[in-house]
Amino acid sequence: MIDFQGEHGRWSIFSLGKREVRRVSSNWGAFNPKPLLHLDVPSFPPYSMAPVNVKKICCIGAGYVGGPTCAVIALKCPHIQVTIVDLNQARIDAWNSPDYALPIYEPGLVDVVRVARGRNLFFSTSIDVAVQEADLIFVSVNTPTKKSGVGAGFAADLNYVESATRHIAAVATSSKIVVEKSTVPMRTAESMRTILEANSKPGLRFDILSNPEFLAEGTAIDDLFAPDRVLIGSLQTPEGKSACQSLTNVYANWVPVDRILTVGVWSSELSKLAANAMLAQRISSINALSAICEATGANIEEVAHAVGRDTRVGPKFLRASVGFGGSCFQKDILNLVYLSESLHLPEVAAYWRQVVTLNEYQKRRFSKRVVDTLFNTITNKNIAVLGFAFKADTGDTRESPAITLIRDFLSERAHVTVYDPQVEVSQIWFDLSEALPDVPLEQIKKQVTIANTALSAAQNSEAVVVATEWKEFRDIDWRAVYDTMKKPAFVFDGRMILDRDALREIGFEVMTIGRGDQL
Ligand SMILES: NC(=O)c1ccc[n+]([C@@H]2O[C@H](COP(=O)([O-])OP(=O)(O)OC[C@H]3O[C@@H](n4cnc5c(N)ncnc54)[C@H](O)[C@@H]3O)[C@@H](O)[C@H]2O)c1
Ligand SMILES: O=c1ccn([C@@H]2O[C@H](COP(=O)(O)OP(=O)(O)O[C@H]3O[C@H](CO)[C@@H](O)[C@H](O)[C@H]3O)[C@@H](O)[C@H]2O)c(=O)[nH]1
Repeated sequence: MIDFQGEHGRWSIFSLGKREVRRVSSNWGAFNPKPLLHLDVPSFPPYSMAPVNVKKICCIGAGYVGGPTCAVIALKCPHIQVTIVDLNQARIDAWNSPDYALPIYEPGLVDVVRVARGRNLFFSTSIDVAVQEADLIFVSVNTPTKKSGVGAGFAADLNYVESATRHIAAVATSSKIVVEKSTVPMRTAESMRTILEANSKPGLRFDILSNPEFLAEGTAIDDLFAPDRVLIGSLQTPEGKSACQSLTNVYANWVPVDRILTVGVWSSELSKLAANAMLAQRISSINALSAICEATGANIEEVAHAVGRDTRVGPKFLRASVGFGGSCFQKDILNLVYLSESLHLPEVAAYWRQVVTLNEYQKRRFSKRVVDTLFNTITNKNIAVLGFAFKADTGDTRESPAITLIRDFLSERAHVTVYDPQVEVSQIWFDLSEALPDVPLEQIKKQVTIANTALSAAQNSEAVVVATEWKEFRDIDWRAVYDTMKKPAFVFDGRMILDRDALREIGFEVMTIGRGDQL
């Protein structure tokens, strides 16, 4: 072992089969000791530097990412056998259903599965076999925010990643490239490698790559067909670079090589958190401005358009809304906050935390506007909520702003009728029970009705609230809606999708996010 004092602390070089540099004490405090870089020395067991010609892929996790991502790999790479495995039998059964009643709704996904399933795409709960046969394994399991213990409310729960990694170690009979597809905290690749090396059969080697996924739900298939970029992070060793080349070769079947970015593994892990944090930050920025617009008479759409025309800013992701939802933004920002705090960077942590705080404020501000407008009380009033998914073109409800709004309306003792074209009824009851843990489901069911159409949801209501930007809400027969409602009939457009002037002509009182009431 060699010791030396560097700019950020004392460093030691160990020999651990591979040569690694570890910081054993540092000016950064808690974030040690972790291997920081690997030096170019031969490792055990001996390894061919030629990239592996990937013939069989296993994907652990058949969810919103594993399913579409690996289905598209199978479609685009007919010479590769792809098996997507999951512990959840019902989910796998749905992927295999003869009538293609897939477990997730995603435009274009059925067409991909129709072509590839049974050809070179398989869904299975036989995890051991799929792992054993694969040259390359994607770990695409969930990484939710921890609910209890150290870091509760901020840190990612790595239990599922660790279980999947231990499973690979326990059953693998040949060397593997293991790819972190899940969004994970920095340095998870190192933990995975340690677990794999400590628990696998002798003589096997595991190269860990980071390959975060950037697809957005609702446009997943388009995003996968033509990604802005594919990011692959690897150790900068010959073995790491060779593994990186193997995965690059898979994507190169349909992604132009100049869109495949290869970087260090830690940069890759951080880039995923950074991308989501910066996207969410834009939404919180525009939502903060929407509050100013509502108070002053400026129009947030005009402001966003004017600002977005500056090519340095760009027009995308500047749509004011009732708040962002989805399983990723909040979780990944909180993860970044936790990382910053662990690194003793409180100002950095506070900066990113504010993006989430503003989002909470935006949802609260919207439900308060509903109550204030309906003459300061909604007790016993009927509110129709159109949309329950966190965005259009998905049935996913994770962190959906609609849940927060409905919870607020119920706490004001309103009656709520919900309609969403894709979300399962059972999911709505599940989410509301979770949002109101102290209220028995029977009680919730007395206050909430689930409707089959937007028109029937609106019937006899005082107000219609648009919570999700489903296109069909634009095309409703709003005159028919008006006729069924109590008067004055209010519409609260939380997604800026409705034609205010046309609705006002019908007789509605219309409130739009980012617009003053009278303007
Ligand atoms: N949803 C998105 O749009 C999106 C986009 C990019 C990245 N991500 C990231 O991808 C990861 C997966 O997200 P998701 O939305 O697909 O989650 P998901 O909950 O839809 O799917 C995860 C699946 O993994 C399975 N699983 C968990 N542990 C397992 C194990 N040990 N063995 C086999 N199966 C196991 C679960 O049963 C579940 O079906 C997360 O880290 C997420 O942050 C998600
Ligand atoms: O201008 C905008 C854009 C989006 N949203 C809302 O933001 C949330 C997230 O939308 P979006 O990013 O389109 O969907 P996700 O599926 O959550 O995708 C994000 O999270 C994924 C998971 O990490 C990443 O892979 C994607 O790149 C990233 O866009 C939704 O509630 C949207 O309604 C707005 O309010 N205004």
